[in-house]
Amino acid sequence: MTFNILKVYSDQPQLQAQLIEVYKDMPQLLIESPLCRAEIFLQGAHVTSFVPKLSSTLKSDVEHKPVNTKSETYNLDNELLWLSPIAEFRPGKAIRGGIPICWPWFGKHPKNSSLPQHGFARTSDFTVVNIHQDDNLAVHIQLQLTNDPSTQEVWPYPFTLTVNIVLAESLSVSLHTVNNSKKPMPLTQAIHSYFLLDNIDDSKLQGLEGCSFLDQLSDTLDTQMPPITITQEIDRIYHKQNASMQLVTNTHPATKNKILSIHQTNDTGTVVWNPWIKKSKAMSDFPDNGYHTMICVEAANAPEPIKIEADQSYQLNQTITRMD
Ligand SMILES: O=P(O)(O)OC[C@H]1O[C@@H](O)[C@H](O)[C@@H](O)[C@@H]1O
Repeated sequence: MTFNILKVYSDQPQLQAQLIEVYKDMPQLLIESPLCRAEIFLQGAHVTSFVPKLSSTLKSDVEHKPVNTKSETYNLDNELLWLSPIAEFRPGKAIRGGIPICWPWFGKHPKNSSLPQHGFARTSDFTVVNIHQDDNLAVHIQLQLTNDPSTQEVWPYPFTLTVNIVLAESLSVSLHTVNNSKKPMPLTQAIHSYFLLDNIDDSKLQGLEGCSFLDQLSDTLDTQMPPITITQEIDRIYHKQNASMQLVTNTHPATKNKILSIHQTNDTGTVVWNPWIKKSKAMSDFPDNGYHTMICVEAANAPEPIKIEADQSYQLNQTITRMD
């Protein structure tokens, strides 16, 4: 095993079923607290399920079920994240759905296209350095990745990447990077969240109106006028800092809206991605009709790199909250 738990929570009885399970050879943290239930793979510090305990009794007819569905005490219809029903859980393969982490580069490597898309963090094993519950019952999890000879070959910087995950009524994911080298470190990165929708035709993303964006499909710049609705493939990077958005699904007047607030800090861009029909079919771990119930809204520092000076750090955050 490539992970250790340095501090566990056995003295915290409010946490009901926290342990490390191994799912298809991949260590996974299952956390159940009075506020929520979550599943996190140590590979990639990858959250694959987040179910807040809501007072709302709203039902949806989504198909997605978390990987580990032992819990009877949570309404799994309240899942916030999309996970591909045909995702592959194989060491070294990025899991399709949930919240992959793109680090230390977003998209293609700037100089060497043979290196893995979206960097190596999402397929690397993280170490659990701390799990604790605070007085408000939020569970704080710190997972860490540091440089080793294999990272040094493709990324010539000593670093400490800590993924801070806070599980409460909201889900918060932060990427905290320390540049332990003696030279400035350029970095592009993203918290690549896949959100579960009832129906893409009935959904909109608000909060990026008036922003310019890079259309990655045509490599052109444009400006967003109305809220974003999706009727075809979309792959854009919106230029906005500290974006605050609302993802509204079930917009039909006869139904009750489901509203997610997405709040980001230290982002310089927000990526919005939906592969639509042709690209869904081309991906082996993505169902043909998967595009219909998902959208990625990603807190990013991309396409322009940020620069972290020697011995300095940087933290990118995305927090998601069900509002209705
Ligand atoms: O298939 P991957 O490597 O997980 O990437 C999925 C998508 O991730 C998005 O962030 C990119 O903007 C898209 O261009 C890309 O297709």
